[in-house]
Amino acid sequence: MSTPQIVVHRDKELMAQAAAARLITKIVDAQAARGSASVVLTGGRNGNGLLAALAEAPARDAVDWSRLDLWWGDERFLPQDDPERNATQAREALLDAVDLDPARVHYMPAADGTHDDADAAAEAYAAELAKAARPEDHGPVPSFDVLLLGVGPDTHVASLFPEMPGVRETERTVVGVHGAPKPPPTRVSLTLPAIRAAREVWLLAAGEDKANAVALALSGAGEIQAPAAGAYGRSRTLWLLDAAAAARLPRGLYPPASP
Ligand SMILES: O=C(O)[C@H](O)[C@@H](O)[C@H](O)[C@H](O)COP(=O)(O)O
Repeated sequence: MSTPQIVVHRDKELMAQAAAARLITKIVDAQAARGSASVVLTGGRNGNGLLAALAEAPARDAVDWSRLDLWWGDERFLPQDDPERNATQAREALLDAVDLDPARVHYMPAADGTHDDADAAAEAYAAELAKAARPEDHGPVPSFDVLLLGVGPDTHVASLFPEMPGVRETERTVVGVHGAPKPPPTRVSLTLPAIRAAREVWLLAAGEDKANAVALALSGAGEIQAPAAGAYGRSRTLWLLDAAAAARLPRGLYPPASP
């Protein structure tokens, strides 16, 4: 478990641009060291904001997009190409504009009849992750280089909501989610054990409606009550915030250079 590091940016636009720059560097470094890189994407405004900023960044051409594996932390269980699917939104924000290898883009299954329900879809995704894991990895998922997570106002991450069965899962790597408080109610999500297989976990939160959630998750709350508190990477856990989301953090928790 890595101790969270906190970086606070002036506003959400700067946060997205700085996170995009950071991600470009991380991918380039991983590709230089290991030949390829793997990133887990998240849904929501902040995750998509980062992807849109990345699409605008001139340094994006430093990435070899054909040697990047993309996975998803969660998905809304809706038909293929539904505008509310996280995958559709990621494609619009960035993926359609770069030269990815389709075999390396690991979409979570859609509600298109191939899988009976979200639980079957979760099982299929768990099998795909297990197939990609290598013996040196820490369990049945690959050691993702960076796993991105948006933080909800209730401290949810991916589709793991406070007190619900998903956040209590200790064995399976992917679960079907039913009755989610954030629409749509049916989703597929990585679990905390799968999230914690990542080398680095980056949590993104912007806006005053996130201030309580950020303060709660970083002040020692348990992961069942505050799922974001249980999201950490093996070598690094990074909270990327704007000033509004950081407003209720105890001042001693982040560096003096921050606003
Ligand atoms: O499917 C989703 O909606 C998510 O993946 C979800 O976990 C999201 O990341 C948070 O709710 C934060 O969303 P915002 O960045 O829009 O606040």
